[in-house]
Amino acid sequence: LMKTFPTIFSSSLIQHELVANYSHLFWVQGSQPDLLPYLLLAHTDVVPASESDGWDAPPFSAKEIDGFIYGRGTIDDKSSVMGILQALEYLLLKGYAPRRGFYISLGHDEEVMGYMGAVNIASVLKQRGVQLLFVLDEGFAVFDGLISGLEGPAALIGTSEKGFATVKLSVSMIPGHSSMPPSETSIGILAAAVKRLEDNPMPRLFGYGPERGTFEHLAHKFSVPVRFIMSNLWLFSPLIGWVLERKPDTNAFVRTTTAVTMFNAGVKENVIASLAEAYVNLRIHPAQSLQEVMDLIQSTVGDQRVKIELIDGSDPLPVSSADEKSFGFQIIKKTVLEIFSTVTVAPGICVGNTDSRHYKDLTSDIYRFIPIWFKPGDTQRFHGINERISIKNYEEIVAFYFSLIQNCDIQKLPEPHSSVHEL
Ligand SMILES: CCCCCCCC/C=C\CCCCCCCC(=O)NCC(=O)O
Ligand SMILES: [Zn+2]
Ligand SMILES: [Zn+2]
Repeated sequence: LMKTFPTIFSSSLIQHELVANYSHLFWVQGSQPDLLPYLLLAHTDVVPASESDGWDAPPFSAKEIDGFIYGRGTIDDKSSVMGILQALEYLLLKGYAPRRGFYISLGHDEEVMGYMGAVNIASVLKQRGVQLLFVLDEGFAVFDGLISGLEGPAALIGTSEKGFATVKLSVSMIPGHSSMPPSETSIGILAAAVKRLEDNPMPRLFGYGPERGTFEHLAHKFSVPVRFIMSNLWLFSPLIGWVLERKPDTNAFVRTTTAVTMFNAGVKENVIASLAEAYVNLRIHPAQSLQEVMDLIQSTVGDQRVKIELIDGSDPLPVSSADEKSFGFQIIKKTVLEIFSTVTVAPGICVGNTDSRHYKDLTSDIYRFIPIWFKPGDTQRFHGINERISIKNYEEIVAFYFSLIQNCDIQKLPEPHSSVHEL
C-alpha cells in the first residue's frame, strides 16, 4: 500500500497508524473541524481459495480474462480497499483538501469476525471520544437481473444486517471395533440431526422485517401485474416470500438461513468414531432473535444425544436511517446516481455480516454498500470460485469513492423540496 499510494503516506493531512499489528487506521484531516467525521471501512483479509475447486485462473494470480480480473478478494473486499485508497490518492494529487475530516479503517480479520482488527480500531476511536456521522462498509451492491420482473438494476444500500449464529453439534460414544458396530453410530446420529435441520428450514418471515421497505421502494420498477402485488405487501407477503425462497440468494431475504459448513468424524476405517462434530452457520432474519433460533434448533434436532453449543452469535443489527434527512444515506444515494444514472436505489438488509457492526457505539447510521455489479450467476462467486471484477467496474468503484468524499463536504443536506400542498 505504501508503494502504491505514496501521496497518501506522505501527506501532511493524513495520519496513518497500525492497530493490532496488521489493521490500518487513517485519519484524513478536514479544514472544518466542526463538521462531524465519517468512516470508510474495508478489510484486507480473504477467505481461502483452492485452484482445484475449478477456478479458470489461479485464485491469487489476479489474471485478466476478457476484461475481468480474477482472484480471491476481487469482490470481497480488495476492490473497496484499493478503490478507497486510489480515490484518495487521486484527490490528493489534484491538490484536494477535504472540508469534512474522515477515517479510513482497513481491518485484517473480518472473515474471522473482526475481533482483533475492527474491534480494536473501534475501541481506539471510542477512547478518543470520536463520534461518526456515518459508517460505510462492504455488504450490498448493484443487483441486475436477480429478481424476475424487476426492470433495470437496483442498488441496495444495506441499512442493517442479519444476525448470526455459529452452532456446534456433536455426538460422543465409546469407540470400538467396526466388525461389531452398534445399531447407531455417532456419525449416523449426527448426520440424521443435520438432515433434520436441512429438511426443516427456519420459518418464512418475509414481510416482517426491513426487507419489506426494500420491496416497497422497488415496487414501481416491477412490470405491471407484479407491481400490483409488490405495492400490496400487506396482502401478498406470503406469496412473494414463497417465490423468493426458490433461489438461494433471494431466499436469504426470506428467513434465517441454515448452512451446515463443517462436518468431521472418524480417525480410521475400522474404528467406530468416538466423536462426530458439525458446525452450522445461521444468518438470522431481523424478525427473529438469536435465542429464538437456538430454541428452534433444539426442538428440530430433538435428540438428547446431540450436544448443541453456541460458539458465537449476535442478534440482527439496528436499522439505520434512510429518509430524506439521513445525511449518509442521501449522500451515498446521490453518489450512486452520479455514476449509474439508471439504477433504482433502495435500502436493504445485508444478508452477510460485516466489520461495521463493531462500530455501532460510534454512530447510529451504518451503511453497507460497494458499487459492484452482480448479474445472474455472480452471487455464487462471493466466497466461491471464479471471484472476479471487471476492469470497468473497478474504475466505477474508484469514481464512486472519488465523488463520495467530495459530496460529503457539504455542511448539511439541502432542504427537501416543499410540495404545492405544503405551500
Ligand atoms: C434486487 C434484489 C436482489 C437481491 C439479491 C441479493 C443477493 C445477495 C447477494 C450477495 C450479497 C452478499 C453479501 C454478503 C456480504 C458479507 C461480507 C462477508 O463475507 N462477511 C463475512 C460473513 O458474512 O461471513
Ligand atoms: Zn468482506
Ligand atoms: Zn467475505
